[in-house]
Amino acid sequence: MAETKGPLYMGFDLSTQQLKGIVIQSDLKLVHEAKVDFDADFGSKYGINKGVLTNPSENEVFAPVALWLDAVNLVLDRLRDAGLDFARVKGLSGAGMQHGTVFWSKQATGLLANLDPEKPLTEQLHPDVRSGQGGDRHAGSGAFAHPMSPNWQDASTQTQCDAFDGRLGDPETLARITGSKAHHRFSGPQIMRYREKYPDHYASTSRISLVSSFLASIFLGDVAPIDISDVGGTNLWDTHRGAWHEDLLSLAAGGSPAAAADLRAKLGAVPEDGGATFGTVSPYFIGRYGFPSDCRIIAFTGDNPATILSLPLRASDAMVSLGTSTTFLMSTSEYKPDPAYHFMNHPTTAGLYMFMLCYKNGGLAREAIRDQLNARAFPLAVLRSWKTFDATALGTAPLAQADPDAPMRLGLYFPRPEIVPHLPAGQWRYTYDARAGELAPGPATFEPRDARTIVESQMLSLRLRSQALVGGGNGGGGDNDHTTTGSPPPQPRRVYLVGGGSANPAIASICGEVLGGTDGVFRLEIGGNACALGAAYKAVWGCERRSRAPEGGQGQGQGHETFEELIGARWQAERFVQKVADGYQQGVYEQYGEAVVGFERMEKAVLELQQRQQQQEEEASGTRG
Ligand SMILES: Nc1ncnc2c1ncn2[C@@H]1O[C@H](COP(=O)(O)OP(=O)(O)O)[C@@H](O)[C@H]1O
Ligand SMILES: O=C(CO)[C@@H](O)[C@H](O)COP(=O)(O)O
Repeated sequence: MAETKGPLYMGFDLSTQQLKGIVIQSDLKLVHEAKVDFDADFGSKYGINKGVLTNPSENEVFAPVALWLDAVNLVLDRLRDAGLDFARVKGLSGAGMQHGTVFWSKQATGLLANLDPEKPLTEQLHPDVRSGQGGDRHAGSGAFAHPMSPNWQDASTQTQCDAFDGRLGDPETLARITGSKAHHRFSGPQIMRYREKYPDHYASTSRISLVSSFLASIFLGDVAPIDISDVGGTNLWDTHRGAWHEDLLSLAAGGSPAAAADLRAKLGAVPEDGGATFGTVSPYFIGRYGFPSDCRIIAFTGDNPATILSLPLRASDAMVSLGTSTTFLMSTSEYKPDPAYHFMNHPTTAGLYMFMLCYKNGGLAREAIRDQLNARAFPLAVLRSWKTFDATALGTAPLAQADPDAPMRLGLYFPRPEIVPHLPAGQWRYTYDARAGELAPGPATFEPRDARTIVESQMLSLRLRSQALVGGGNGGGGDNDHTTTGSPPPQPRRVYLVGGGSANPAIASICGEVLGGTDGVFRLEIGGNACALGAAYKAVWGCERRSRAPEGGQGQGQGHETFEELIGARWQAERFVQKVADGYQQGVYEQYGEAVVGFERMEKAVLELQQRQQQQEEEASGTRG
């Protein structure tokens, strides 16, 4: 039962396709939730599709910042309509999709501090909104030197990434120092390209926020600092030194020490404490919605860091976030960076890190197969139901094998260019005979269709790339020869599913078969809102944690009760999570271990094919020239 008195805490999640807001009590019980769906609510105003605008000729993907301002007003309106008493909200935090940047103009701080509660945010902060279609959609106005935020799906920065990877010698060194090799979507290469493409906009940019610190800034009424975990998605932060990396700043800023200093000032200082209070809520929200004047703004973080805060993860647990992107997340004390994946500071706890794998082709790639299956089964209707997809996935045997010795069916499904493996958009189908060790391309189509294969493909990639951390490898012997010891092979203890796709029972079942999980596969009761929930927990922790030492002087929250202590004591596993599928199944897990070997070979084969095609095209254009 919701209480009628006592403090409430809010958490927001500003992701690719939605802004979600949730409200909880001190005891972590959910009171309200609301969301704004960007396409459904603002699609025609901004001309967006799945939350973004694109410029395919330059591989650009970006989103209008004004859309998010409209969404902030609308999500709060919806929470008010749902009965939220804003006067009880004592603290709020939030999360933003990672890597995206917002470029504030020189007027920004004045405008943010003097908002009129009678008027919507967009009218005051971005008065000159242009739709996706008309006018110069890249002209700045009001608080923004540039009205678009590069999206994490953007792939326009190959030249800048080459420069970043080369700057410290090689991708391995960049990964060791910043937690990741250079990636198209990371803020450093993106800022570099922005400066080169829009030098006037860059010159008139006073501050640069990440999506998370942008949202915090709106609630604070001032430009808020970038978060200690989210900063790991920039390729500009030296993780061990806990400081901006001067040489990388200089690269992004254009060379001179003065330019690097200017970029450092634009980005601002990064507080070490993820539970820091940045101040109290802006008068705009007090006047318009009735927030109390002592409502505290706690550091906002990235959507993936916030997601790992939605439950007390143990070192051997893994999370799979099935949002627009697919991510695999673990909390670990080991810092083992590698160009294939990402390490970032843990959002609340010094000495811990977040390990992450990220795929662009997650939810939207599965939707494309769902739509093909629906169109085939119901040619006269446009259906968004997952029924046919699920029935096909569950009606197909693991790896589509008629018997354990038959060839395995494997595929790659990339409607957008992928991050790992680094491949352009495309679809590839193979068969792999594990007994003979033979991999063969084709056929052109699979029958039954690809529902199981796409989910297996995504899960096999997670298993392949997480095995060094999880400790499990292919089931085919060596260290994994558990058959002689009788104990299950190394694998996660629990796999937690979150994000929109976590509602899908077929995906959960295949996930357990491929990734295992000695305890099974679990889902948060509000798994679709895990990220916003993690942010709300952060608000509770930031506001209610007890001090262990006098304020000041401590590092990442070290002078306080830790996040794990406070949330762990209030967490009720039996109320908040449910088991949705079996994990480790002897025989099946080992069979997928064989498939991992074929899967890795398939990726290599496709990469080589791609390189050969590229070479031939270059030679052909050289001959023509
Ligand atoms: N029942 C379902 N089965 C499979 N996928 C689903 C289901 N419901 C929602 N989704 C997927 O969830 C995605 C949105 O997830 P969400 O975590 O809300 O996204 P984001 O935070 O990236 O905006 C959609 O792209 C959709 O493919
Ligand atoms: O780029 C990444 C992580 O590196 C993505 O995970 C984004 O953070 C967007 O996430 P969703 O919209 O799928 O939540």
